[in-house]
Amino acid sequence: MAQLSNDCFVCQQEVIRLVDALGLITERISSVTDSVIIPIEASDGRILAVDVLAPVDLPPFDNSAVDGYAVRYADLNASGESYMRIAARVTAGAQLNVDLPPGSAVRIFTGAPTPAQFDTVFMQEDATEDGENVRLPKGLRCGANRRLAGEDLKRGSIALRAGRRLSPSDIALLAALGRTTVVVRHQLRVALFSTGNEVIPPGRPLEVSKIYDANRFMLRALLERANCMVTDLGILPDSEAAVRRAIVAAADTHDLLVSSGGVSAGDEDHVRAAVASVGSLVFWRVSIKPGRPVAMGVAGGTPFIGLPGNPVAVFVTFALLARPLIARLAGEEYQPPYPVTVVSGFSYEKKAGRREYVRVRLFSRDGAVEAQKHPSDGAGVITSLTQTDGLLELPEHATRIEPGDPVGFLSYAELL
Ligand SMILES: Nc1nc2c(c(=O)[nH]1)N[C@H]1C(S)=C(S)[C@@H](COP(=O)(O)OP(=O)(O)OC[C@H]3O[C@@H](n4cnc5c(N)ncnc54)[C@H](O)[C@@H]3O)O[C@H]1N2
Ligand code: MOO
Repeated sequence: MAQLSNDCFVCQQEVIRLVDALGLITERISSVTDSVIIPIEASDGRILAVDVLAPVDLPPFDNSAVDGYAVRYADLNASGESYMRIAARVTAGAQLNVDLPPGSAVRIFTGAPTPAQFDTVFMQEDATEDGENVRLPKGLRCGANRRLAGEDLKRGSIALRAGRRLSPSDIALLAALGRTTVVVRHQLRVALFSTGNEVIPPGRPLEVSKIYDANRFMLRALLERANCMVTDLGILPDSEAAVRRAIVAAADTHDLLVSSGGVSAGDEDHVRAAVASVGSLVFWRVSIKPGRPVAMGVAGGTPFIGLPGNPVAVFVTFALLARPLIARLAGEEYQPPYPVTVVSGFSYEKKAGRREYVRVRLFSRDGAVEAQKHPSDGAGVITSLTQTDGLLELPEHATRIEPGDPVGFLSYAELL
């Protein structure tokens, strides 16, 4: 389905800030609206299409949080220990339908319903059984170890809001509410291709001046983690016509087109021209490092994002721009991860005006978490990703980082 029109938006000539690129994505992209009902077992990572209301209280009834003895608090001896007759026994899943005389205790187990007015439960470790009686110490507060009906969620309240990307704990909540199915947004269909005359698929003998295609495999995995259905269009040559043909063929049947390579300013970088010839560019070049030449546009009404060729730039631009774009298209309420403050273990200089993402490993030092920069800065060095834990985000205004300075860290796990 088309999300953008091929209007006359004029792509800026200047490099734009990340925040402005994200603003353009929000402004220009709307979500695909179709939804589908699926079993909760298949819902991990899917986007909830409608609010889920709790059809029952959670927990559904007052119950004991421990194995022990339930009592009416008012029956306890306020000045010392209590000695009470064990009048009944109730296990998890059972029901007690007897009248219990004042001053009695009920042997109870975790998850079993607490009888009406039995508002307090002693843990068995604190009690001493004595034949048919139990000795209970003084000092327990009223309501101890009892879980009230609806204390987790009240019947009729919103359990999960539309737009949420479902997680394993959300699935636990759906099941706890008795749901077997859930209404989610349809998965985005994403067409993916690499570009470059030097790029060949792994599995073939490596020829002179060729490299294996790393980006398509990384992007496929990243897209699938973001719950997209990927169509792999393979590797396209450095040819505007070839890229244009692929875009035109895929635009109608996909929600998003993603490529890597061929977006910088060289004579053999044809991707932008191909997009512009069948649609329009929304932005090109963002003041980030790595990833500056990233381009976004619309072709045949379908959004397009052209990531740079260097694999580290692919990773960073996917995390910073493609991921929020996918969220927007998929109707996800997306919150970019908050950087966690750690301590720099190195000195670093950068230009003012651009936002830099530095690959680091974390170490524990003197009770603090210290970030050490990977020795390689190169945006083509794939081991600088595999040997690090995440990215330091250095803001536009920063020009110098010294050892001991507080810095914002984004873990790879959070970014994906
Ligand atoms: N004169 C300029 N040159 C470059 C600029 C610039 O602004 N002016 N920007 C540099 C930056 S920053 C980057 S990033 C790269 C990105 O350029 P492209 O998007 O045009 O990418 P390519 O030139 O096609 O490739 C760059 C690099 O990455 C390798 N590559 C490409 N595809 C793959 C793949 N699928 N798997 C693994 N590696 C891949 C390719 O062989 C190149 O080495 O441009 C700078 N130049
Ligand atoms: O994206 Mo380039 O790789 O910034 O250096």
